[in-house]
Amino acid sequence: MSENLTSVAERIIVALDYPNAREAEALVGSLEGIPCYLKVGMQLFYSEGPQFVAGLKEKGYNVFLDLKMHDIPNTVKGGAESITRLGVDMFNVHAAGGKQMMEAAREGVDKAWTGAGRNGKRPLLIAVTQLTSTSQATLNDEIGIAGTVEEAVVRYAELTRSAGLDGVVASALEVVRIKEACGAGFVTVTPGIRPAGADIGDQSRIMTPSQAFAQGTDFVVIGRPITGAVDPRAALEAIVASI
Ligand SMILES: O=C(O)c1cc(=O)[nH]c(=O)n1[C@@H]1O[C@H](COP(=O)(O)O)[C@@H](O)[C@H]1O
Repeated sequence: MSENLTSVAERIIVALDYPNAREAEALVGSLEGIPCYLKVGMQLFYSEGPQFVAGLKEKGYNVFLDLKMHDIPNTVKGGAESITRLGVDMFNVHAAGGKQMMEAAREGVDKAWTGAGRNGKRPLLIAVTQLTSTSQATLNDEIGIAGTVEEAVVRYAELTRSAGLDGVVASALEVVRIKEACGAGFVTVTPGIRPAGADIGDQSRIMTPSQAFAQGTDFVVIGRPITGAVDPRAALEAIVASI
């Protein structure tokens, strides 16, 4: 893979939303040699646990552990300590837990981080703003938050930044406003990515991979357009080539 394509692949986070290690490992095997980031979420972590994460780290992958913690500060601090000890490269909490909760997560990272195993880098700690499945109508009529989705996302992003976290999860539609409000160095991780013509499924705020990177996002998260493809490797390669 050329240097250019490698640097694109490193910013694509493939979501391993599988029920067990066997299926997830089959997908990882099919992507061998492509330096993408891998995301372990609730489904896989709750069934296979830290051992699966350790296996990905042994293979040299960057790992995003997506457990979206949202609890009282003391509990989240403890969770962040445990996650940091797993040696993952990125993990997340919900910004809706508030500033004190996010600061507690930060403290948990600082307490547990030893500097070992990650080339001296702390894990990126990011906060989910509004889920990419949330539409304008859902936000206003069901959840009961007034204003536009973009306003709510930027408010959460500013809160996240003030708590000392590294960045947010949002849709690519909000990246420009987030970077304006929080600075170019504030990391954006954007799911809700759909190549043109792909099934939208339960996502609501979507963009194509190339549109998302054109907005200036740092990472895109892509699951089903790759994992649900007949040939996942070809699907990922086509996405990399499209950017
Ligand atoms: O935190 C996340 O990763 C996340 C946040 C969000 O707002 N929306 C969202 O889709 N995700 C995750 O990103 C992945 C998207 O998967 P696909 O919709 O299959 O591409 C899933 O694993 C979700 O859990």
